[in-house]
Amino acid sequence: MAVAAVSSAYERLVAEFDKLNTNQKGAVAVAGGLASIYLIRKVLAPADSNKPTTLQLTGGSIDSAKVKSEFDAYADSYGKGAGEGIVDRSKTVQLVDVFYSLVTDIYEWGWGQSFHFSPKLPHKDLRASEAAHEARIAALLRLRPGMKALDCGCGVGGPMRTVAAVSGAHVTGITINQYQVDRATHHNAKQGLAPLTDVVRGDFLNMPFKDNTFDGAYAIEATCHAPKLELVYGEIFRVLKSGSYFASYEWVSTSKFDSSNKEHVKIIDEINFGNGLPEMRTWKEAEDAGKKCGFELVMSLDLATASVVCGPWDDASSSGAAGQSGRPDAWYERLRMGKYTHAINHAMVSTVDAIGLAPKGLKDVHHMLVEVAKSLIAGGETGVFTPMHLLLFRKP
Ligand SMILES: C=C(CC[C@@H](C)[C@H]1CC[C@H]2C3=CC[C@H]4[C@H](C)[C@@H](O)CC[C@]4(C)[C@H]3CC[C@]12C)C(C)C
Ligand SMILES: C[S@@+](CC[C@H](N)C(=O)[O-])C[C@H]1O[C@@H](n2cnc3c(N)ncnc32)[C@H](O)[C@@H]1O
Repeated sequence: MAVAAVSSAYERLVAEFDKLNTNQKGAVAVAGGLASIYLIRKVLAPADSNKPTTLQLTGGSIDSAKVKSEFDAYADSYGKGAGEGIVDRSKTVQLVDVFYSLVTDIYEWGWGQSFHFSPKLPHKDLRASEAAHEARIAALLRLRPGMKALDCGCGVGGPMRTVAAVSGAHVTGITINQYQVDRATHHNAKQGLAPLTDVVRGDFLNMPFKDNTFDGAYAIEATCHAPKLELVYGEIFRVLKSGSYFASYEWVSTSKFDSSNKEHVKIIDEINFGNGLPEMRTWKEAEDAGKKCGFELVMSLDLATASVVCGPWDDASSSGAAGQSGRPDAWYERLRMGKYTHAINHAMVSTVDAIGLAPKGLKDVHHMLVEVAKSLIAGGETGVFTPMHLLLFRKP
């Protein structure tokens, strides 16, 4: 039945192709060839050989037979009521560990080794803008060779490699997920940064480091996973030497967020679910949490709206083609531009899942990411959410 349907569709396609003139045939052949090269590279061997291919997508530290049931349990841990987030907050750390086993390969495959957003700098490409966003941290912390820095929630280590490389300081990364420890350690060695880096598995709410160990600490889009911000900020305060700095790019709701607006609440609920967050804090709650732990607040700035450079894309002069805010430098533009790629990716993941070449359930994980991309864009376009509220604290 299926074979008959495919062969009749194929015959119809060949008949249509025959009706084209020579130029049109040439154009179709070139487009078909390019599409095939794209698919073959993505499925079998991407240009960046450090990336997993579609056939290499795994469930991280989770046994492939358990990916579907772990994903279902993850999804069930979120309340259905507005603004509920993770119902049993005592399970947050364990759920976040599961979340990163499920998404780490897909993130590396479809995004890269830095699991964060960045404002796009004028006349710089995405990679250069991403590196600059990471290097800013090294500058804010005043890192120098011989110093020891902590990367709190280090992922697979994209930022730690930039921070170590630009500053010459030694960076220790901590992540709750063993699969990420293995990936980060592998990338560090491959990129020649093993001598300046270390990666440990641990809970940033209870870190395996002595008091007053580090000359600087940072967290890039990571402390949002803590069940309470004070718990992670308090630990960072403990392990920092006095006089040193802690910088964080925080995921928070902005002053535009209105908790009585159902659309705003829906956007934030979806962002929480698709990103393993227990709840969303306001930027003011984040500032206050740091002060409560004993930090001095040195700087508090939403980098999504505080661009230093004002280009010709100011709201007033823009056609709006680059999103509601009209700024092609907005952090969510990379997601918005990628929406067709996401659809192609979904077809590929669904195919390998269906034919048993990827863990069953990976397509559900990918579907969650396709959906959360839309919610993040909505969060950015409405301005109710930012993934880059910079908080710079100093331990007195
Ligand atoms: C800080 C966090 C993660 C931030 C981002 C790195 C990720 C947030 C959403 C992710 C993605 C969404 C869509 C995916 C797409 C459907 C898939 O085909 C390829 C990967 C995506 C682009 C993926 C990549 C990473 C994100 C942008 C959170 C967790 C606190
Ligand atoms: C979105 S990723 C960001 C990774 C990295 N900062 C980057 O920008 O590439 C969030 C990171 O926080 C880590 N994380 C979340 N909760 C944690 C916890 N309780 N203890 C340690 N790490 C945690 C995750 O394992 C993940 O590595």
